[in-house]
Amino acid sequence: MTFRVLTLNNISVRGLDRFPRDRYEVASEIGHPDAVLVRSADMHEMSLPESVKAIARAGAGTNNIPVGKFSKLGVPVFNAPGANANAVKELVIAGLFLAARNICPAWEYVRGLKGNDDQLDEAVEKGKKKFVGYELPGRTLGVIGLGAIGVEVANTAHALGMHVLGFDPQITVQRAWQLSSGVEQALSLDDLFSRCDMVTVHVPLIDATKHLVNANRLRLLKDRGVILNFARAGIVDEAAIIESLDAGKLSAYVCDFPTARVKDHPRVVALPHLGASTGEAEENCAVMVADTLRDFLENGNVRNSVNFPEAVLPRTPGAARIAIANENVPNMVGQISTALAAANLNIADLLNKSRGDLAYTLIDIDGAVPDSVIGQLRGIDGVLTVRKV
Ligand SMILES: NC(=O)c1ccc[n+]([C@@H]2O[C@H](COP(=O)([O-])OP(=O)(O)OC[C@H]3O[C@@H](n4cnc5c(N)ncnc54)[C@H](O)[C@@H]3O)[C@@H](O)[C@H]2O)c1
Ligand SMILES: O=C(O)CC[C@@H](O)C(=O)O
Repeated sequence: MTFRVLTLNNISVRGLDRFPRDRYEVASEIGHPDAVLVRSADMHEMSLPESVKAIARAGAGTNNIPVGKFSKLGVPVFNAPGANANAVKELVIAGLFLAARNICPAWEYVRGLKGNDDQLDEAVEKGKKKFVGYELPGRTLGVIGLGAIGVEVANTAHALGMHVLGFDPQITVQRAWQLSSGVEQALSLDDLFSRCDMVTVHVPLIDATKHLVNANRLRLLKDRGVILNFARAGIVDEAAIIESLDAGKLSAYVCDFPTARVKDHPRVVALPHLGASTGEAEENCAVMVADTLRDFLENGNVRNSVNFPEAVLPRTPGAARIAIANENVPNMVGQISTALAAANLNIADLLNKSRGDLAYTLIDIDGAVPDSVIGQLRGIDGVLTVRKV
């Protein structure tokens, strides 16, 4: 069997190499794709053929993908958790220094100077007082969102001598273990803003995080504060940022999202969405999602999905496997196993997991499964997809 993978963005070659050429066709134009491999391409208005069984995001954020729509169709969306976290962390730490030492305006000042070396010397010595900065030790950084990136940023800033406050009401046990014990827990977002010189956001863009950085919270920040946003543009209220910069309350906004509103402001440093743009991160993400996708297409296993439950079942030697996605309602497994029993099929192993409105079942069956049985399973009310793998 050959699987067909449609790519919507450039994907690192090392990731693409994970798909064996004899079993996979991978291309940016391909008919009847089994899966879609994407980075930042906006999929919200895209219509995809019914052949698509999975979406794989070679990165962290999935706000470019209509995850809810795919959930209703029983299609898993995968991402690459943590695979680009170090790359983003390094750029955020660079952002702290850019802001604290006024590096971008100072650089612009120098590029605007004219004259011979003596004249330049004079202008440099005269002009540099405008760019006096501060050092990071002793300053307080607030880190909102302590996931893969936030934890790395918090730990590194703490190691640089900063006092670090973190806020994440849904922090996982794994991330809590990784977090330096020197990072203090903020009681609320308002508590965090009111105690910080600099604040960096590392949360997904969802309804609850839209304009999380707003005028009210900016007012709480210490004077001459700094906001860093390497998460998504919509997490900050840009009008409030500009107002706060113009009022001199905020001294800099460092971000990865050069929107029309912010990009030309003299106190904004806007980079062209570079957080994950290192060779290492691009490879890590591509390799991780390629492996995840292969395991799903070839074995039905689900790892690193943002909408499906984790479901990994070792294959039973000699058994056929079916993978079923269905609505998470009572008696689905009962109806499925009744249909299999009626066809005289014996279940060798079974795994059933649920997450929110979705449930997913992997069943290993002794012997072959006739197509007629697959058809019957598809006919059960609430079943979304059935696949022989
Ligand atoms: N600039 C870039 O190139 C780049 C690269 C990678 C990720 N990102 C962005 O950064 C985001 C975070 O990435 P990650 O890998 O750390 O993801 P992650 O899923 O590991 O961490 C996100 C964390 O945010 C927390 N969170 C969610 N809502 C929150 C809220 N209201 N308040 C506080 N915490 C909240 C979650 O509990 C989680 O711990 C991504 O969703 C993406 O949008 C940008
Ligand atoms: O693919 C990219 O370059 C950006 C990815 C980044 O925004 C992410 O959410 O992982």
